[in-house]
Amino acid sequence: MPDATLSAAQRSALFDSVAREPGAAKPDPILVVDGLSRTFGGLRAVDVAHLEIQRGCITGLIGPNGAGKTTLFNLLTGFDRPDTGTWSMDGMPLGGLHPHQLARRGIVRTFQLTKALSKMTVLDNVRLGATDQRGERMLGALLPWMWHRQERAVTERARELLARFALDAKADDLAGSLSGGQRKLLEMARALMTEPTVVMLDEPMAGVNPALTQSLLGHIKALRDDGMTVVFVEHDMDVIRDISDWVVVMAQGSVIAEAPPDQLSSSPAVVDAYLGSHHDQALEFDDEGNPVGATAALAVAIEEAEAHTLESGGDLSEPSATVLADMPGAAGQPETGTEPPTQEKP
Ligand SMILES: Nc1ncnc2c1ncn2[C@@H]1O[C@H](COP(=O)(O)OP(=O)(O)OP(=O)(O)O)[C@@H](O)[C@H]1O
Repeated sequence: MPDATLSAAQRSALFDSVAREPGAAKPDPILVVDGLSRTFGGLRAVDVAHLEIQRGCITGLIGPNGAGKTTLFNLLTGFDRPDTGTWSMDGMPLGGLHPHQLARRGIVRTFQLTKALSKMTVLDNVRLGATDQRGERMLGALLPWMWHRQERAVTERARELLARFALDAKADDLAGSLSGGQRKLLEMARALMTEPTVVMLDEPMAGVNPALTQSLLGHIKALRDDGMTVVFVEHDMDVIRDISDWVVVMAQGSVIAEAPPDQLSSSPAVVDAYLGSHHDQALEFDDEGNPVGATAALAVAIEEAEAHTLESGGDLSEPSATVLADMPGAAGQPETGTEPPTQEKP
């Protein structure tokens, strides 16, 4: 069941004494991960030595494409099996459990690509959350009066959740008729059917119309304000800054940095991770010349690094050799070059 709600001041104070480093101990961790690894062929997709998730807060999980964020989610929620490692919730080991068993213990997740069944009604999709994640109960299935009572309770809860996410007017529509953003809300409603303690959201904002973004952000904050622990994967740094209490950064399978959202820029590892992972990729811009996708994340990382340099009394006339050496498009530059590479938009 959800725990007591923390105020913004309490949440901020909680992290005051937490080290700004990978694997930092938290004052009251709900999830603890140790030695978790997953390899695909020769590729180490996840290799997390130690990670603690603070109870009752929103933890943002960021990292360049292919950093291992979704694979870590898959492992923690029982959708994939690790090669090594353990993880626990409140000291209870969770390894080897299936998704519905984990849901019964209070951990649920949503997916990057929504799993709504388009030929089913919105209401039935939400009702599925109960059977998907709670598991069928043999006794309930055998005794019709118990089954009916359970069905009524499930329908009632599904309707309450649809109202919470302003989807009640669409209860009888087919899920296929919903917009991308509404499908994200539907997924959240479905995940909440089991009254979880920990909610893991994989890119909840991806593909969402800007008009719905604020509403979705509000819903995610509301989960925390109801006492749930939220872990979410996100690429948009504005979203990360807006709603995270703490941020965990992954690159090449490992946690490489942890910090409050406003202190990410002081981590050279973060900037290097974004630059290093994109040095061989084309930069992407929209029609108006604004960076998009990974290029946008890279631009934010560079801006933050520059702001940090200025704040700490440095100047930008001699950019960091590390940054320059890894700069996208810097092919042909000397590895330790001190001349800024010329950036051309495609
Ligand atoms: N089932 C799989 N089989 C083979 N390789 C996989 C599989 N799943 C993930 N990978 C690889 O593992 C690495 C980590 O992938 P993952 O999807 O976890 O990263 P991510 O950080 O979530 O990336 P993105 O931000 O692009 O979603 C990638 O190199 C990916 O290609």
